[in-house]
Amino acid sequence: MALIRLQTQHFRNLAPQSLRLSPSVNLIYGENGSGKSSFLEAVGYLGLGRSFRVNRHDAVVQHGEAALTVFGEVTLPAVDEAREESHRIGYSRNTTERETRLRVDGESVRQLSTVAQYLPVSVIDPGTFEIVAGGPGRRRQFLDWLVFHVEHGFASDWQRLQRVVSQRNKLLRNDRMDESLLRLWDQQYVELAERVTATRSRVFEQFLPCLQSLIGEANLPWAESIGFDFFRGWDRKTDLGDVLRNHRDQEHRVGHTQYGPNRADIRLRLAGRPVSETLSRGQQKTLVVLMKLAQARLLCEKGTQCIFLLDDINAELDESNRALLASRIRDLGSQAFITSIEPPHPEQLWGDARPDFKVFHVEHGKLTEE
Ligand SMILES: Nc1ncnc2c1ncn2[C@@H]1O[C@H](COP(=O)(O)OP(=O)(O)OP(=O)(O)O)[C@@H](O)[C@H]1O
Repeated sequence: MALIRLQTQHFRNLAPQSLRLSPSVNLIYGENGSGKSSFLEAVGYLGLGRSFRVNRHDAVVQHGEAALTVFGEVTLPAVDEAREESHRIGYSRNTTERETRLRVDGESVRQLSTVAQYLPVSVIDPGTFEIVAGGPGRRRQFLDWLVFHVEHGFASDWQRLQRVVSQRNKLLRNDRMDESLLRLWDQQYVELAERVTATRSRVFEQFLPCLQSLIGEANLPWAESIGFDFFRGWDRKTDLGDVLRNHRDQEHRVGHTQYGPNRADIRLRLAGRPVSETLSRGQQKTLVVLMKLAQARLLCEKGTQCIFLLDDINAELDESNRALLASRIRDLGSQAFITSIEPPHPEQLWGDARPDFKVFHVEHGKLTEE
């Protein structure tokens, strides 16, 4: 999978332009504030339907405008006798009317997941390192991104689960809680929670060998002792229905659902402690790089190529981590967008075994191919 053309309108400081991109590596350089991260963010919008930098669309729409548009052309590799497929995907967001429009091949589509499936973008930027250093939410997001791209029914189960949680929470917040109604919602909640959990757990079991083989190949003895466990969000030995019944008063007091898939985590431990307390900052970053690569490897095994967005990795990663990332991305044959302030030196990343690449210089939001 590769994004071969990108067009944006009213996106941050980016000039309206249509760019032909390399299906392999795209190196984007420019001064601070020129628009490098904005360009990656625009690519990310097509794959995530949101910014990977901020929570609100308002910050991303060009100052003084009401709506942003991102349009891309994606190619999917030929399978067996079939010819290479290509799709046109579009995303626009009007922040005044709070309206999102999605298009695939000229047709309107309703679900973001329909668009997102064409572009599995994997971001590595300063915020990514929170996967190890931060709370469970970041690791859930990390796992769910993978589950979404591996198991196509997951998105609808997950959305239904969120709707049921929100109904449950409304009941739990009510002073005069309707116990019989809550029991009905609990039935649906437990059923969906088990389905979502089984899917997550299945994908996690496939992800783990990919991660372990990457750790072995990188020859990192400290990483070999890390324990990786999927925590489903409630006690391992107890049925979720029983947990909910046993904690009815507690959930009513706090006014929201406290047990289930929205509490799931990937627990990373070394010597009995969370790795965020035991590994050095540099080791934590290496671990995140390996986890990101393991996602890509699993997707690759499933016939899907992930697209890497690497924002200013020179500032975040040392030379050995950069080389690890670059060589594995090349071996996977993944498309990558890599930003830097200085003009890029591909030979420093890949030596003589360089993949095909294009270089773009960014000035005042305008990208020029060199
Ligand atoms: N909504 C917006 N409308 C117009 N311009 C914006 C908007 N949001 C941010 N900008 C401006 O866009 C410019 C590009 O920001 P961006 O973060 O993409 O730069 P960058 O090249 O990645 O810089 P750095 O190397 O410092 O990370 C900045 O000057 C910023 O002030």
